[in-house]
Amino acid sequence: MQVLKFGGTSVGSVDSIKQVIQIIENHRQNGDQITVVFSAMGGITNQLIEIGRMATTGETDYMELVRRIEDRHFNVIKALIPVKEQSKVFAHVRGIINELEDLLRGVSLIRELTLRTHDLITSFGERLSTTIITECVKSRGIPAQFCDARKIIKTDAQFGQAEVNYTLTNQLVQEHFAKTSDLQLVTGFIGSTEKNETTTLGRGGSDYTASILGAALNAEVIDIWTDVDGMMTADPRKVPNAFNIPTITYAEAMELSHFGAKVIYPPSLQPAFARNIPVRVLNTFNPTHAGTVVSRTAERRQYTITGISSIDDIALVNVQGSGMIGVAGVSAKLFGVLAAHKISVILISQASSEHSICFAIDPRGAENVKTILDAEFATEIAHGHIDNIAIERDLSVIATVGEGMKKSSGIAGKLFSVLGKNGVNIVAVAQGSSEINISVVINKNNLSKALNSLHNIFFQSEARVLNLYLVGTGLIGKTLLQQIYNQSEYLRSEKLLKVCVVGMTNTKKMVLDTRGISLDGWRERLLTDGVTTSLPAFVEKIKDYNLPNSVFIDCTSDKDIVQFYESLLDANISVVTPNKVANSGPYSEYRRLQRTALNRGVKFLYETNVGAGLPIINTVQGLMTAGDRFLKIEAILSGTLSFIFNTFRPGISFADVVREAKEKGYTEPDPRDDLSGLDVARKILILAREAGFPLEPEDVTIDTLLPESCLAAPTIPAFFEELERNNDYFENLLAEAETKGEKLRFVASFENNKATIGLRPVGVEHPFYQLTGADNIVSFTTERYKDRPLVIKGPGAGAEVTASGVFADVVSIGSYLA
Ligand SMILES: NC(=O)c1ccc[n+]([C@@H]2O[C@H](COP(=O)([O-])OP(=O)(O)OC[C@H]3O[C@@H](n4cnc5c(N)ncnc54)[C@H](O)[C@@H]3O)[C@@H](O)[C@H]2O)c1
Ligand SMILES: N[C@@H](CCO)C(=O)O
Ligand code: NA
Repeated sequence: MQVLKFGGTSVGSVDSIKQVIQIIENHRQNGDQITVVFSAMGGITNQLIEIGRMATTGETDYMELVRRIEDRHFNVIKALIPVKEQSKVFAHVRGIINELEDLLRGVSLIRELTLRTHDLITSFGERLSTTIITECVKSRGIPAQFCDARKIIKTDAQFGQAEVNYTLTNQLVQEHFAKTSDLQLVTGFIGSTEKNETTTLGRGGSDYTASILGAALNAEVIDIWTDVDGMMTADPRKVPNAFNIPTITYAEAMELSHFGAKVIYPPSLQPAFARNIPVRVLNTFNPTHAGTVVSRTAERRQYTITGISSIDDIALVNVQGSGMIGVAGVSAKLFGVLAAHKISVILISQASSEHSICFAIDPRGAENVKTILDAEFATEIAHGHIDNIAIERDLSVIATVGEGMKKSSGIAGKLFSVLGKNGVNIVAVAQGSSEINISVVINKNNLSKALNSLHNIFFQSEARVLNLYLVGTGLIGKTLLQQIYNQSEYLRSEKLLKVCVVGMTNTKKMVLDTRGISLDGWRERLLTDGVTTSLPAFVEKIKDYNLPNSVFIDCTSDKDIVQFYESLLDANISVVTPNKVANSGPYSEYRRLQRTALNRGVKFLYETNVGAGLPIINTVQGLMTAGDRFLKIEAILSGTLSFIFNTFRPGISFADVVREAKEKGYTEPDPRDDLSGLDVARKILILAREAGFPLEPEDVTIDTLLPESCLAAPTIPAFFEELERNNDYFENLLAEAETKGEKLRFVASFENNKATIGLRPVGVEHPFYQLTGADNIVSFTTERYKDRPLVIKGPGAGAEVTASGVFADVVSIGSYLA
């Protein structure tokens, strides 16, 4: 025997009932012996409750609602039963509705609705749906019988939530099924007392009916047909990456549904669990999907965690005081009081200091709980044994559930670490000693971020999502987007990293989309969907979204943007940038950003501040971490100036060479920054700071290579004109060096707390002499690299190498967060 149960959505419309009948027919074709339980058509039970309420208050238009209920059922008859058989069925259903109307008339006369009458009113939903479906099935030539569960399920007289008398029920069920071989179509949710008064079985009522029948008939399986593909690893409305759980244990299903996974209500499946009957959760609208099998043991799984669920809104009650330490009975009294007032406790946590106990409850009852406890513990509070009873609101609880967590270490570590890295503060924690559930209480505004980052980390075969916000779609920004686009498949398959650009802005337009902006059409997207850029609004949105694993990328040379870095880091958003402004201002600001990132456990990365993609900053940081000490730094740090002095020859215009450098993407957005030495000054300053020296910008001495008139040029075109005008000056510099067999190099050095930069002629024996193209070179002399310095050399400017350095920083954050 197999017991099938169809819920409210499965029998909610003509089309879905067709599906249901198809499923029943398939079973019959397979020769399966089945029994089918039905819920009321979706929404009907709530309407019946409303009708009952209206009748008691004397509102007469409840009849209007009754008509609507009748219409809905009549429409099914019209659509699914052959015309010549319809009148008989209409009459039958009309009879049931008449009975309901009589009952409501009585209620409206005496203006009183007892729980008993309430149960009787709500029983009509299942009675109507099952009656009609039985007729539909019969009209297809299947020998079937309507079975009113009130004849076989016997309960006590606790109306609204009746207790089943199993001995009597099992006997009646078995007798009933022994008498007939017709297919039985059974009303869910309802039963009756020994005096034949109608009762209902409470929450999950129809599942309960199926489970009672399954247990009594020793069914091989119970199928709960609903409108989703079984249970999922998380609520898909909150976690888009959630996926189906093929098998789950009773205990896991119980824990998950306690914390809000509402697909099934496991307590109602208890009779099936007790007899070890597997329960399948299947989708009426996708019947070939295997759904979820709930049973005593689940198959071995790939993941240690089975699912994550949450209760979105809870309040935490904290009872605290020195008088609680070592005093037996405080918690007994506390929970005794709560039980006496029927207050359901969602979670309890007590630290072993015994100084405080906290527990989570439904926030709607929080004030009431405080009043009750203040009264009950008035003496303890008056004597100072208990300080106070405090309520904390706007909290959520997340439960991470899985049998695989038992005796397996590292799960809690992973859980806390991922929440920590995403800046999710944990207010309270509870783990049952069954070890299949770790629950954490967090602030409600972090719920989505916490759920998604936990899901991401525990369901490992799925790629970790990195959410990027890009400011600046100029040369470096656009090259970066192209590189991300080209590399995304590799990152996903080889690094389990899904890089998702969720926001971008240039000076004119900005776009934000938490689902991600497609990178093969980002320009069009900015044009069509973009709104006028406002950096403060962009940053606010980023904080608002509060997405896990967020990275802000500044690909501008803007001075104003850096003011946002600190608040972003503070909001647990990592920052990556090739922009040197933040790190080359006052030392105190540089330090503050470093500290904020450190305190928040997020990253502030800027490898491309010096030498573009060359691993210079990382090398300095590595040496510092390992305890080396810097004695001297000598370097060529400008790709632009390298290129210029490697290209400039007598006979060609100096200004043209600068233009070429700009076209090749080596220069700063404003090339005056390169030629004035500002760019190099910033770089040596940053290097010295990284090497542990608290230098200020004014500590860098710049011997400028430009004549005064060039330096004073008010605009970029004017600057180029001045360069043209001063061509002789540059030719002379070159000629002077060449007569001595030297080359011109713009060198930065740092030694004895002093940084200087300037144009230096270097001879053939000097290591910088051989430099070509736009190469950079840095030479570090340290305690450990004293006899021969550590040297890094290579292209130090250009779009591809710079974007690639930014990209590497971004990806390293992905690995860190994973
Ligand atoms: N070119 C290189 O080789 C190289 C190497 C290392 C570092 N960098 C650094 O990379 C950064 C970007 O350089 P680039 O060559 O791409 O410059 P770019 O001028 O081509 O691009 C910068 C873009 O940022 C935009 N922008 C400026 N302020 C903005 C704001 N407030 N909001 C939104 N958008 C804004 C500009 O409109 C421009 O499109 C600079 O800080 C530069 O110093 C460049
Ligand atoms: N304009 C810079 C780019 C690298 O920071 C240079 O020429 O070196
Ligand atoms: Na670098």
